[in-house]
Amino acid sequence: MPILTATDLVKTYPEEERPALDHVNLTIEPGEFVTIVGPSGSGKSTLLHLLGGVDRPTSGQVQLYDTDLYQLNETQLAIFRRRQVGLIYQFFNLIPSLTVAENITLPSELDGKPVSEGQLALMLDQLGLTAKRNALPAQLSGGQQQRVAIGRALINEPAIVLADEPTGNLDQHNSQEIMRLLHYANVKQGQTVIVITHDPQVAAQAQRVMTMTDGHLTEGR
Ligand SMILES: Nc1ncnc2c1ncn2[C@@H]1O[C@H](COP(=O)(O)OP(=O)(O)OP(=O)(O)O)[C@@H](O)[C@H]1O
Repeated sequence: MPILTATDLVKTYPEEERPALDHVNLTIEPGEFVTIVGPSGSGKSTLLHLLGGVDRPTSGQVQLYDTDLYQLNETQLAIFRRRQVGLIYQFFNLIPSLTVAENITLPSELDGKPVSEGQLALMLDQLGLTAKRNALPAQLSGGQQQRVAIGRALINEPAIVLADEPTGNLDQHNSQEIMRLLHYANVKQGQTVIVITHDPQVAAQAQRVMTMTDGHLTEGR
């Protein structure tokens, strides 16, 4: 059974003439590692947001297993996002006044599921951030900040991990490290990972590549 199914997904933003997504259909099996490539403005981020319950489509459906996301009310959708989806962005989106450890554990705390010290220590170790646990984001390099964002996305063990240009702001060495962490989540933890990227090297590391062009999604590159 697919983990994620998008059916006839259309998104037209207010004031925009053409739909950003034009009848997109997509099926993703549990444990897949998928990259989405395509020109700027083709609708990649819009698709990722709709797959993650971040925005609502104009029409069409997104299902996670048998939950129809957009039949949920706002409160149910917020709970769904916190528990099932790990989101990673190009510009990290960390909270500047919180430490590394606090940024990582915040989503779980908000969900009323405190993270144990052992769980946090293991995550910090995997991220190579043990020595930085009390540092603030401004005291970290870009690569370290993105590792914190990955920790925050993964600590809840979400079923799906959605990353929008996670290496877009990083050099090659740091990009490789971020991809290693995403592959680890995929292979070792069985999480389904979808990554938007402009980087051909990143795209080449996925089992499956899809291309977005003018709101249409096609298999392959
Ligand atoms: N909040 C919004 N309001 C209005 N139009 C939007 C909004 N977000 C995106 N768009 C428009 O929808 C289209 C698709 O945008 P989207 O950000 O999904 O593309 P993308 O492929 O992710 O681009 P990039 O690679 O530059 O991030 C574009 O024409 C964009 O201008």
